[in-house]
Amino acid sequence: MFVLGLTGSIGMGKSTTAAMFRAEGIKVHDADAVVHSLYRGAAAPAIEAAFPGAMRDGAVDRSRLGACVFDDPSALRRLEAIIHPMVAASRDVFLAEATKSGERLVVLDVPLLFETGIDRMVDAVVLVSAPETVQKERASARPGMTPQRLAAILAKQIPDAEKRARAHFIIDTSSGFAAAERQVRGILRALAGAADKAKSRSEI
Ligand SMILES: CC(C)(COP(=O)(O)OP(=O)(O)OC[C@H]1O[C@@H](n2cnc3c(N)ncnc32)[C@H](O)[C@@H]1O)[C@@H](O)C(=O)NCCC(=O)NCCS
Ligand SMILES: Nc1ncnc2c1ncn2[C@@H]1O[C@H](COP(=O)(O)OP(=O)(O)OP(=O)(O)O)[C@@H](O)[C@H]1O
Repeated sequence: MFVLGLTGSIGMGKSTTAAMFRAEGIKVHDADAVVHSLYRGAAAPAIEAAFPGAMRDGAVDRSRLGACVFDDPSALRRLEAIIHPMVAASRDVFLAEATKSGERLVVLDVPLLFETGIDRMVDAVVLVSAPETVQKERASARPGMTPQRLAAILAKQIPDAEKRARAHFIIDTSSGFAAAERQVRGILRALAGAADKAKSRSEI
């Protein structure tokens, strides 16, 4: 099974691109979606203990939690220490099930793929990217985003230029949805042969 990592910094269009892989029939493990569901269940007690005030109505309130961690590096590290192992466990289950069901290629959608070293565990990396002006415009449109918050988040992510240098494929999302869909299909065509030959991913 060929394991394709999908990543991109804030506002680059990663979630939209992941949906395009899904539309092509590819199974996608979405790290953000796993985090969100953990916050509604399994991770809630640990978050409540570590970040009092980050809960609302029994579930983690992400905007409150974001306010606790994005300006405080040690708090973010404590949050990552709780959440990342749980996401890794979910990814292991996904990969085991996909191997069992005979998938030839799967996608791991991981916002912090390079930052967490997961790029070393996948067969190839697709970076979703756009010019900085487009990224900033999109990210600033997110509810609750301020220039200070955006600067703090960007400072925690590897610069896009370095990600570009390390990725195997780059999807530019600044030329519209149809252009990105064409790039997704192009990557899948390019990898069709490789997917047949890919080694077993049992070591992930
Ligand atoms: C702090 C949280 C609750 C804020 O949630 P919210 O829905 O408001 O924002 P979202 O998750 O979309 O993040 C906004 C941007 O910040 C970036 N970001 C998120 N977590 C981190 C992090 N640990 N380090 C650097 N950048 C991060 C994302 O890549 C994204 O581009 C959330 O980001 C979170 O739980 N982060 C810790 C878990 C984590 O590392 N997730 C990344 C994937 S495993
Ligand atoms: N190919 C594209 N063409 C035009 N607009 C796009 C394209 N891809 C994404 N966008 C737009 O960019 C914005 C951000 O997209 P998306 O939510 O997919 O980004 P993301 O990288 O997952 O963001 P974040 O890290 O902030 O959660 C959305 O408004 C989306 O419609």
